Amino acid sequence: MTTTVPYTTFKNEALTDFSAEENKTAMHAALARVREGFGRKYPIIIGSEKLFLEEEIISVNPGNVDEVVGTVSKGSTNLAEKAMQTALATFETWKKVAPAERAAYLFKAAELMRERKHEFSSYLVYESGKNWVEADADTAEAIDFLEFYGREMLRLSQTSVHQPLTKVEGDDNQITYIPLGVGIIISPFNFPLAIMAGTTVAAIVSGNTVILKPADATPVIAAKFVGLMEEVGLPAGVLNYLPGDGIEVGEYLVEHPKTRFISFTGSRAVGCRIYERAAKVQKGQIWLKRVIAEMGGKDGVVVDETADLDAAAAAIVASAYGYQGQKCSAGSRAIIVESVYDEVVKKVVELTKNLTIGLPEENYAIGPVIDKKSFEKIMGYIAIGKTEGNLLTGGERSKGNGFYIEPTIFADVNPQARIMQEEIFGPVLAIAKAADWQEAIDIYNNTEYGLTGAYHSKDASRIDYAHENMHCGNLYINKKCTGALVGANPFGGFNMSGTDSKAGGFDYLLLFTQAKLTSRKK
Ligand SMILES: NC(=O)c1ccc[n+]([C@@H]2O[C@H](COP(=O)([O-])OP(=O)(O)OC[C@H]3O[C@@H](n4cnc5c(N)ncnc54)[C@H](O)[C@@H]3O)[C@@H](O)[C@H]2O)c1
Ligand SMILES: N[C@@H](CCC=O)C(=O)O
Repeated sequence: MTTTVPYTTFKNEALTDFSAEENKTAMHAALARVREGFGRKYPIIIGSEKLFLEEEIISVNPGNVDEVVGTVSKGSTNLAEKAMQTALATFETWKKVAPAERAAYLFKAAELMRERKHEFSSYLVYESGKNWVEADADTAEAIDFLEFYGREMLRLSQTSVHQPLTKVEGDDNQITYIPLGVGIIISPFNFPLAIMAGTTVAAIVSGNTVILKPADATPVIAAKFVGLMEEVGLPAGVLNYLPGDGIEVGEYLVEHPKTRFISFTGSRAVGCRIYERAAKVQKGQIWLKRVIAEMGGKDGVVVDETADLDAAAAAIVASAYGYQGQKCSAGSRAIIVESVYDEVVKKVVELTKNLTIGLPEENYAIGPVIDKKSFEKIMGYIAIGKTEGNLLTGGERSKGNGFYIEPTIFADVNPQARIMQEEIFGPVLAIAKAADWQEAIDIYNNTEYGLTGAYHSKDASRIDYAHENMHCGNLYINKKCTGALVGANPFGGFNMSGTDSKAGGFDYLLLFTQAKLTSRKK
C-alpha cells in the first residue's frame, strides 16, 4: 500500500448538522446498532495474538450505570513484557517501511472512519457520556489527526522542503528524520477517540512501534480503533493494545529500559510522576527517554467592559460546560471587569440555567461525568466552593441513573481560592471580579498552568496586550477557549500543562523522530 496524496491538501472534517432529519435518523440508527453489541468482550492484542483473559475491565455507560458497554481483557506486567518484545521485534521491519506506505494506512483508516462516523460517535456517547455534538467533534478530530499526520509524514520525508540545508561546494548534505523505537502511548478518558488515536498514529506514521494503554474508563472505543487499523492492514506488532492498570502496567512500561519514548496525555499528577520515573536511566538502557506529556489546565475567559457581553457570556458557558467541563481546555474560570461584572454574571447564570441535563444518547446539553471517582472529586470541590464563593446556580447531584452533576457557578471568588487554582474537571465555573482589564489578565495568569485562555474585548490595543501577555499555549480572542482544530489551532500548553508540544501542529512529528545528517563528498 502506498499513497500519492499531496501533503498540502489537508482540510478539517466537517461537523455533522444534527438539525437535519437525515443525520438525526442516521445517528439514531448507529446508536441502536452499537447498543446491540453491548456486553461484547474485547481481547488484548499483541502482535497477531488476541488474548481473552479472565481478568477484565468492565466498561460501564456513565449515563446509565446498569449498562455494560463491553468488557476488555486486563493486561499484566507479564503481558506488558510480551508486548514490549513484540514491539521491539516489529520495529526492525516497520522502521524500514517507506513513509508514503506508512501514511497510506492512516489515509485508509480515515476513509473508513468517515464512512462509519456515527458508529464511532455512538461508542463515544455510550462509553464516555458525550452528547452527539461532542461525540461527533471527537470523531471528526480523530479523522483529522489521521489525515493530518499522514500528510505531515509525507512532508517530513521531503527534507528539502522541511529543512533545506545550506549549500556547500563539494558536499552533498542530506537530513533524514528517522524513528525512535518503541513508544508507550498512555491516553486519557476525555477524548477517548481523538487523543488516543492521534497520539498513536503520530508515533506509528513516524516509523515507531507502540504499546497503547488506553484510559480505564474508555477501553472499548480504543479497541474499535485498533480493530480499524487491523482492518486497513497495518502489520501486526506495530500497534499493540494493552488495557490495564495505570500504576501496574503503565509504570512497568514507563520504567522499561527498552522504552524509547512515552506519549502521555492526562492529569498533572500522573504526568509529573511519569516524567520523573522516565528520567531514571535503567540498567541496560542506552538512551534518555523522551517524554511528551500533555497535562491539565485551569483555563479562563477574560471579559473587559468593551466586549460584546452577550457573546462573552455565551463563550463562558460553552467553555465551562462543554462535555461537562471535562476538557483540559475547559474555561473553569471567568474573570470579568468590575464595571460589567453584574451584567455578565446575570447573563451567564441565565444561559446556564437553560442547559438541559440528561442521557447523552438523547442528546441533552449536559450529560454525566465519567465515573464515581470523578463524581466524588467534583462534588468535593463543590463543597469547597460553597466556602469560597457565592453559589449562584447548581451545586447538587442531578437526577438520573448515572454520574450527573448540575452545572454550577460560584461568583465573587478570590483569585487565590482553590476553585480558582486547581483543575476540577467537571461542570463547575468560578467567577472573579477584576478592577480593570489589566488586573483581569494578571488574575488569568496567576495559576501554575498555561493551556487555554480567551480574551473578550473590542479594543485592539488591549487585544494586542492580551496576545503578548496571556501566558497560554492556545489563546482565543472573542471566542470560547475550547475546540482547537487540527492544523488550524495546534494544541498544547505551557508550564504545568505539559511539555509544550502542539498536537495537530506542523512540528508535532519531530517529537517522534530524530534527525540524521549524512554529508557525502561529491
Ligand atoms: N493537555 C492536553 O492536551 C490534555 C488533553 C486531554 C486531557 N488532559 C488532562 O487529562 C486529565 C483527564 O484525564 P484522565 O482522568 O484520564 O487522566 P489520568 O492522569 O488519571 O489518566 C491518564 C492515563 O494515565 C494512566 N495512568 C494513571 N496512573 C498512571 C501511572 N502511575 N503511570 C502510567 N500511567 C498511568 C491512566 O490509566 C490513563 O490511561 C485532565 O487533567 C486533563 O486536563 C490533557
Ligand atoms: N483539544 C481540545 C481539548 C483536549 C483536552 O481535553 C480542545 O481544544 O478543546
